[in-house]
Amino acid sequence: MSYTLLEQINDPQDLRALPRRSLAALADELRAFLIESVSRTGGHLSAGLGTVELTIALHYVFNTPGDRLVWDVGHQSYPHKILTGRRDRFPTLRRQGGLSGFPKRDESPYDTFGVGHSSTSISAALGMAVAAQRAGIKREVVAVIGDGAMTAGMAFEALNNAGSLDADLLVVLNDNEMSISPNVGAFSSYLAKLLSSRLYNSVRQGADRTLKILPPIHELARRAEEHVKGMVTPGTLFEELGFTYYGPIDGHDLDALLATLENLKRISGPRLLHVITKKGKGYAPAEADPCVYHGVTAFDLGTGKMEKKPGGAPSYTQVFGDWLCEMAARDAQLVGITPAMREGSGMVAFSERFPAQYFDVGIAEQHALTFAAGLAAEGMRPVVAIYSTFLQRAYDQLVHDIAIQKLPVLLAVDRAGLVGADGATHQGSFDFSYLRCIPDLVIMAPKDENELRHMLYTGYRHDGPAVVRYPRGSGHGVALDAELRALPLGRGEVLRRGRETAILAFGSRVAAALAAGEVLDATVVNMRFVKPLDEALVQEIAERHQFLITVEENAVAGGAGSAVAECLAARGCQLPLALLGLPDHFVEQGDAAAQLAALGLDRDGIVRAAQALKQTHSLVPKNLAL
Ligand SMILES: Cc1ncc(C[n+]2csc(CCOP(=O)(O)OP(=O)(O)O)c2C)c(N)n1
Ligand SMILES: CC(=O)[C@@H](O)[C@H](O)COP(=O)(O)O
Ligand SMILES: [Mg+2]
Repeated sequence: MSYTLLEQINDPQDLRALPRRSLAALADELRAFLIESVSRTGGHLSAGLGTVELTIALHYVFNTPGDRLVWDVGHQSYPHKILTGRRDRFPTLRRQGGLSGFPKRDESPYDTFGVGHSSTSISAALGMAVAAQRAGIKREVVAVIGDGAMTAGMAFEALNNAGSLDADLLVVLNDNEMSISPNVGAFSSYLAKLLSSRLYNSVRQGADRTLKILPPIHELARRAEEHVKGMVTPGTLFEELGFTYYGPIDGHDLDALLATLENLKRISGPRLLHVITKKGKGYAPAEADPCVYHGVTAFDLGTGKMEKKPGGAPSYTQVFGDWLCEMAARDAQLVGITPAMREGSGMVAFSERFPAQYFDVGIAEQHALTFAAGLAAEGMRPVVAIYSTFLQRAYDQLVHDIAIQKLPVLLAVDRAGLVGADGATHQGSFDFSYLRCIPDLVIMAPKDENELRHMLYTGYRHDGPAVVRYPRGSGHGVALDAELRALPLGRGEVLRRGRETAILAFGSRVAAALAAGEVLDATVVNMRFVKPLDEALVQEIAERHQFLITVEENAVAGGAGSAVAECLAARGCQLPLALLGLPDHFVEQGDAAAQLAALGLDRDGIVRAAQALKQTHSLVPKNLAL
């Protein structure tokens, strides 16, 4: 396909110079470019296909970047990136040093707010609107939020605040009835009711008439009158929150979008425009299965077939999903909870086989944990599957609702460590650090997928809160024991006895440590538990070796190695110590294996660190050694 129009757009100014009649053709080109480009690089596809017309209309009507456009999550922002001067960089999408998969403030002035996690857009946009008001600047601030992202408490907190502040804020609710999988919950049903209402039908049938002939002020007056008369219009929920509600309108109808946005631009105060879009729009395989095409690897344009991931070993995620089914079959008290990540967390089979024990609570990590706490308080055995990065959202719920009450909730923390293409917003870099300070929490990290099963079982049987954290991607292809067994709490295992140097390894770094141990003839320990830490083993190892190294796929700051250092200090053990882990800066997107190597966390990096430690301390007089 040729991109005659698209190639003229290097900035939204160029877009705004186009005649309206060209915009539909531009939308076709933009969509085709998006599909072609993502078919080569992989990335988030179906959400962006649904926002093509909306993106064009927003940049056409609003004077971006002076007017602020704030995307929620940001996985739907590829059309926005293409139209804002980054088309040529699409071959680098989500690669090391390339274009980010999410809006990023340092990438473009059009990316007004950095995202990756959901449901932040209304809060951020409200902040911007209030700041503009205070500074006496007249600007439009527009938040674009999906129906999935709207299920989060944070979105409602922002609506609640915005409605009372009377700020000039436009919220565009992009409703495609999908989160990653079909959207869930009562709010989603409410939106579906709006969609099937007479209002939508009449607006659809007479979009031009309604929106072009009626000046906005009349439309507003009509709504105010309805409101006063108590006529229950479906927009009332938003109106009760202080927003003027418009819609629903067809988010692929450029004429309707442009006319409506122009009208809304002339009105002040909090406004909400409800647009209906189709996730995957314009690419048949993605329309047929928007969930599969939510995030894709490279694929064949003609067939839609995705490239197979290399390696035959099952992923940790799959092993977790299978374990969950196995336990649920044994124990009717088990409930599995996901905050809107059924596919990513390996819970599809569980949801189908055990629907009565399965809960998708929406994008609501905080609620997921407190909901689990309530279930546990009544004797159920909840398992919450959650990504490390999204657990950050629910910290107080973990401390206040689960840990203090010692409730038996098992957290299966996936995507712990580096995740690759999603970059800094999604790295699971911090969970050891933020978890290990919580009293009584049991924290485990498996060396392989077989140990994952035993750890999950151990955590499930433990009469208190427990966490098992494991990485994104494939396991090692080891055989899985048929029998599940509970591991002794707080006990590590010595995998290899060597001389001089000992490596205490945690979770995903055990294999690299073992390989380094072979090169160095070092002792290697699979520590298994970050909490309770095997302090006796740490002391014994410290006493028998001259050099100690810890290695983990977590920030060094406050991580598992820090726990070892604290233990050594408390027990009066002094020996040269190197803590290997993630650095004190945000790790951007890239190939996770390459990044681990670059950060010195693969075999060679550990060998180098051991040699450097020895070198440094052989140069220091013994009484000054650390
Ligand atoms: C806090 C948080 N939890 C989970 C996710 C994972 N996630 C990314 S997109 C998405 C679905 C978003 O649905 P919606 O807002 O409706 O956008 P759509 O993809 O339908 O356009 C989810 C659950 C996330 N990014 N942030
Ligand atoms: C945008 C978002 O948050 C998710 O789509 C995320 O990218 C999924 O990551 P995984 O591919 O690791 O499941
Ligand atoms: Mg959606």
